[in-house]
Amino acid sequence: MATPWKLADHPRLGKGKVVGVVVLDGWGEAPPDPFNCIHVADTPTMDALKKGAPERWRLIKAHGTAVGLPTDDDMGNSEVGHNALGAGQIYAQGAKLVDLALASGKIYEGEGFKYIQQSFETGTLHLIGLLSDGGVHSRIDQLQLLLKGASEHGAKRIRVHILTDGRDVLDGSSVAFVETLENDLAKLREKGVDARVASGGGRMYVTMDRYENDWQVLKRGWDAQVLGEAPHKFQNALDAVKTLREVPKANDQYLPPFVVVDESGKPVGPIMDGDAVVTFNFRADRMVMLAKALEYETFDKFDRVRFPKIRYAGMLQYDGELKLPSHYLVAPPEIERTSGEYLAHNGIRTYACSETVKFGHVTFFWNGNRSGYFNPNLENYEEIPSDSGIPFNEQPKMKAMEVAEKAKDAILSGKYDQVRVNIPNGDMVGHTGDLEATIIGCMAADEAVKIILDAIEQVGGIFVVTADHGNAEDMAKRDKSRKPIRDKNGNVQPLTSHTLNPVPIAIGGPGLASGARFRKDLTDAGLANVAATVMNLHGFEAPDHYEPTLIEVSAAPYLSASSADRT
Ligand SMILES: O=C(O)[C@@H](CO)OP(=O)(O)O
Ligand SMILES: [Mn+2]
Ligand SMILES: [Mn+2]
Repeated sequence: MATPWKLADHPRLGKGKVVGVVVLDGWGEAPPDPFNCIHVADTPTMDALKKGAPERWRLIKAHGTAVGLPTDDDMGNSEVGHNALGAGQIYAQGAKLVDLALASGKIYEGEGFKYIQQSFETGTLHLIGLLSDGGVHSRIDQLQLLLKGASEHGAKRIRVHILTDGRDVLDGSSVAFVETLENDLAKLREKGVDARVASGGGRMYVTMDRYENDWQVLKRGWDAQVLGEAPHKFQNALDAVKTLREVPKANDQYLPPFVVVDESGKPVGPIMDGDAVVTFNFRADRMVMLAKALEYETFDKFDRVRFPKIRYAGMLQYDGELKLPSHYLVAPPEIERTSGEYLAHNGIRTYACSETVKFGHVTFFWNGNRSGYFNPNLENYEEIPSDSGIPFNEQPKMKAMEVAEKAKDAILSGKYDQVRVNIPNGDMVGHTGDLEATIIGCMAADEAVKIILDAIEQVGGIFVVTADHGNAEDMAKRDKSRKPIRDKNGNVQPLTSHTLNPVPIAIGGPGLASGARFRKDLTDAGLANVAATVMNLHGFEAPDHYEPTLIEVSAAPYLSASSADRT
């Protein structure tokens, strides 16, 4: 049956108001504390939303099973967060689907594995991906199972190309992850499989760029992984990571590229004709560029020098619209009937904007990992170029003002019904672990919100301000009693990762019906409840299969309702 796209009218909420949707990336809620940069920063706009209208501000879950991750110990991330915000439904996400496929062994029966398996007899199997247990892009336990399973299914020569993390996990943890991997590879060698690490580098400097911000990042990876060329050469990966970390200010996220060479200085694992390659990250955004370089015959983003004839499969298919890569080991979640698609079918004109590093978040992730427009006549997506080649603590204000100004213009233009942005600072600067810079970033994000809310005020519109997961609200590694852990010099180890914290959501604006407020019954609500809420604010009922709306509309204005509640 064809999808019935027409949405019913909301019985109490009218149409025609501009709805501003602001996603503050990495902006969670945590108790006040010197390591809570959002608390320390001067954020009058966000503070006013919290204090000013208690029935129009609440917290929602942004991690774990509420966003389709395997367990409630999994921190939130942008992919699952924006998927949930845009889709209004909770899908078992990549991490979980890979777990299931590995546990059942189905991964080895699928088309993707059978395809790469054809290279095992004469070629090498290369595994490229992020080496940590962060669970945002990849997980080392999945790599371990895949190594074992691939060797049991015929792989005789395996080369692993590692990307060190320090972003989803603590900086410095790369050494222990490499040790674990080396132990596993040694065990495989005992069983007669020629298995080694062939190259490596830090994720933010080598390979894992996104949204085409900086192709040089990909080139560094390509040179090491495919050509076997890098400025640093070592005889094993553990030496590599230990030595490269000795350089002052070295950081797992930014380790320079290295290749592993034999006694004669020859690289042990460049990617050659006839080989198989698997990118073992399940998350899409930071693998799409590599997938293009490995798969596209015609390619002009950097000089590949050599384009090996390989059989390539992604852990998942990373882009459903581009069908990229064409082979994959696990089918991705089919995120369908997203709010963007519904609203386009119901005539809502949408403008979406962020800077490059988060552009795909409010477009591609929001639309269920789908690139492009649903209806180009109704949608306009605009990207502000991000600074490239610098860590964001050097420019912590990022392009927050530029994004806000674009949103303001779009709101005032009268051309759009929904204006949606992602403001990246809390997250991107939070990942650097630099507290001072993160505080500046949070203030910039708050100012950006003000610009957008002022524009909404001017046109009599409605706003929704929320976030995709926590980050900047907790910047310290803590012990079980939540006390920051100090090293022998008394320094607190910075927490660069996301968190398990809930995020705020606030609604308001002159266009919001006076009786609209958050319901009290949905205490466990999460990001997936936002899509139905936004549909309501556009004057529509949400489809039945969506997670329920967060709001209710009482006949009496909510302020008097709230005073009634108190009596
Ligand atoms: O930078 C990224 O890739 C992740 C952290 O690994 O952050 P986010 O989910 O906020 O994009
Ligand atoms: Mn994010
Ligand atoms: Mn992040």
